[in-house]
Amino acid sequence: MADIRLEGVGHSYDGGRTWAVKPMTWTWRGSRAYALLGPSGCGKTTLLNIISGLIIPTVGRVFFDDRDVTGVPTAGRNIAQVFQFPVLYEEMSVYDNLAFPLRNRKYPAKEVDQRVRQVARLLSLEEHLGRRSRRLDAGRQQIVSLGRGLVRSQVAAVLLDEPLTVVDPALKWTLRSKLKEIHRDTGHTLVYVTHDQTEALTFADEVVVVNDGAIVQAGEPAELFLSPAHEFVGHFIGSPGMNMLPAEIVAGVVRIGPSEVGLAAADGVHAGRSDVEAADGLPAGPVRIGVRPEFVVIGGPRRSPGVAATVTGTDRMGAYDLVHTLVGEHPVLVKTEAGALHEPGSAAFLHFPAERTFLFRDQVRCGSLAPLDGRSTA
Ligand SMILES: Nc1ncnc2c1ncn2[C@@H]1O[C@H](COP(=O)(O)OP(=O)(O)OP(=O)(O)O)[C@@H](O)[C@H]1O
Repeated sequence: MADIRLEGVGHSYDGGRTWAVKPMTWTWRGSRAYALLGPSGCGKTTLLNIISGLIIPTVGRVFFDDRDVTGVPTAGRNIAQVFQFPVLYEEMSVYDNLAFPLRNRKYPAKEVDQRVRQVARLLSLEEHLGRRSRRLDAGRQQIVSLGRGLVRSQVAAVLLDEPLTVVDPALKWTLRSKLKEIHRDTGHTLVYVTHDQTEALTFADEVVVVNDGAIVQAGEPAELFLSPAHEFVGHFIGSPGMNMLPAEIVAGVVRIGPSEVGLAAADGVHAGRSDVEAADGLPAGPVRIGVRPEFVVIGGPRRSPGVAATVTGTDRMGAYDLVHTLVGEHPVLVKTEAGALHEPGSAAFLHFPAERTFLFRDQVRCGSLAPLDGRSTA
């Protein structure tokens, strides 16, 4: 299982006018399961094809461990790939389809049989092993394709491009956990492309978020949710995404209009430092506050610090309520327990907990909120 290193790798389909993948340096570490997550058109497939060798990048070098594979075609990279739609020999049995990648690489017959049966068991394909592939429905064919991608134990990496698109939603959950199980068993380096955050967050050790041809943040699912480094991650991860509000830093204090909501702490400044130190390093001026609906505290009576808001409505979601409010003209969503009473038109007061509220400039996180002079913001 190789470390896959991209050094200054970028790709343009139009001779350098625009970049589908902006030049980047990045390492996929051996034996980890990565999800490559981002909206349609952000460059995920291009990045995957650069790793597999289907695309030679316009700039930069690709290394598998210390081997420079930039000019090496896919066949020479020892990669397994699974695409969005089934790629199978339709006239072959499921067994032979699964065995094909192993026989092709001259695995001993005993190992072929052992691996095929192991993968078939994990993917619940045992009863279909003798059937011709074309007799299976599209979802089941895709599971066989998945099996073909996972059957070899010795591969540099397994690359999966939206592999569960054609699979029945109810089966997706099962397959994701199977995939995790197979990954634990084989220790493959997995890169799994998806635009579905649930898929990414439930499957991967590490989620790599891509927007507009660039990696904006990578981390464990909880880290992306709790500590977004970029506004895009705030929006894209979470349901609904992070609230963003324009604010101003004045003499180290974060204000929304006339309301003081906390001190501005530069990133990397943590509890334990004095407020004066915390306020250092973030210049005065406009800033955007980011806070997830899960962490906004909504209360009736005014408490300080915080900001006044007007309730505009409530969505009853069953397990929880989503309260819609306006701070001035800016919408702020608050996730509350089910059944809370917030009448449309009523005045509310919003509190932003210091440790869960972040500050952004030019979309990139520059700091977070710190408590105001010992007064709690939660
Ligand atoms: N063969 C190509 N020729 C020209 N432009 C391309 C080609 N393939 C992709 N692009 C463009 O490059 C950008 C990145 O596309 P890419 O397919 O890598 O994104 P993606 O994140 O995988 O999207 P999707 O989820 O829709 O597949 C897009 O703007 C796309 O239109």
